[in-house]
Amino acid sequence: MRIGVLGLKGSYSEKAAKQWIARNVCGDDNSLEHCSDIQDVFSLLENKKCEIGVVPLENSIEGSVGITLDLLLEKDVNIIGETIVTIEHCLLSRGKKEDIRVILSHPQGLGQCRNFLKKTFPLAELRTTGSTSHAAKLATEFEEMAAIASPETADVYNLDILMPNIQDRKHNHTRFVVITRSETTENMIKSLKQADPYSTYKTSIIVYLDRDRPGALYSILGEFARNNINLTRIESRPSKKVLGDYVFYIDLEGNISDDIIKDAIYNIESSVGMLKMLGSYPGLNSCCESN
Ligand SMILES: O=C(O)C(=O)C[C@]1(C(=O)O)C=C[C@@H](O)C=C1
Repeated sequence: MRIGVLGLKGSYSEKAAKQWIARNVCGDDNSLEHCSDIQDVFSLLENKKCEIGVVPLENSIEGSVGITLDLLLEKDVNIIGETIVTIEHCLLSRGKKEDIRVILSHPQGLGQCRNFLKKTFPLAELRTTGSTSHAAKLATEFEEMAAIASPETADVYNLDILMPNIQDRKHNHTRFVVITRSETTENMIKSLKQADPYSTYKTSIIVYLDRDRPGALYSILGEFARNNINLTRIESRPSKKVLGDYVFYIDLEGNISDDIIKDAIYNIESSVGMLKMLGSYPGLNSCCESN
């Protein structure tokens, strides 16, 4: 199976993909297709150059990865799994700490270390890269450059770890989702290892109200509350139509094959402008349950 992942060797997305594959994919005939940015992972899927993609969705410090949310809405994909990676950002360089003038990382990496950077390198130029591993690769070129990336990338790119664990919060976790083209989802799920019979399922949907009216969101949330369905995440994201117009990303506990979930989503769908079903998949309950 070909798996599209963000970043080069050593990226956190690569780590997430390896974690998920080990637990869920049968056989060992798998290859990672490294992509320079998140859009490329979705493009690889769309062009049938890979069977699944692994992309970052949200981080415990910096919040959601906007481009992933947007592409989950725009592209014809389903979510078939998720995995959580513990993030341990390090400052990597060939040079000395006192000589660092430019610091590179993925926007999430820079954001998760915002206070550290302000305090320790107030004059450094910050540059964004497509992934933390790309930052590490670029940092090999100049001694005054440093990258914010995983400790593993220090070995991959022969960089020194100038400072370990630099993120602004000790506990730092990123949730990744595993995506497939929608027409292959059913077969892909059948090809996976049998899910843990005790695992709780999660269902992810995207809802667009199309016309705002008092109580509109309340009526959606009420449908879940009345049926005792627990929401694990709800997030608004600009619809990109007009300022103040939003789509809502909702994760809930349960499987669409459960009648209660199916009926609730059916009732909501009849009262909103758009409802996109992203998928039902074995869910992870907390950052301590990474797989
Ligand atoms: O750049 C990487 O290594 C990634 O996998 C991307 C990413 C992200 O987009 O959130 C993943 C984990 C961290 O939060 C930092 C960067």
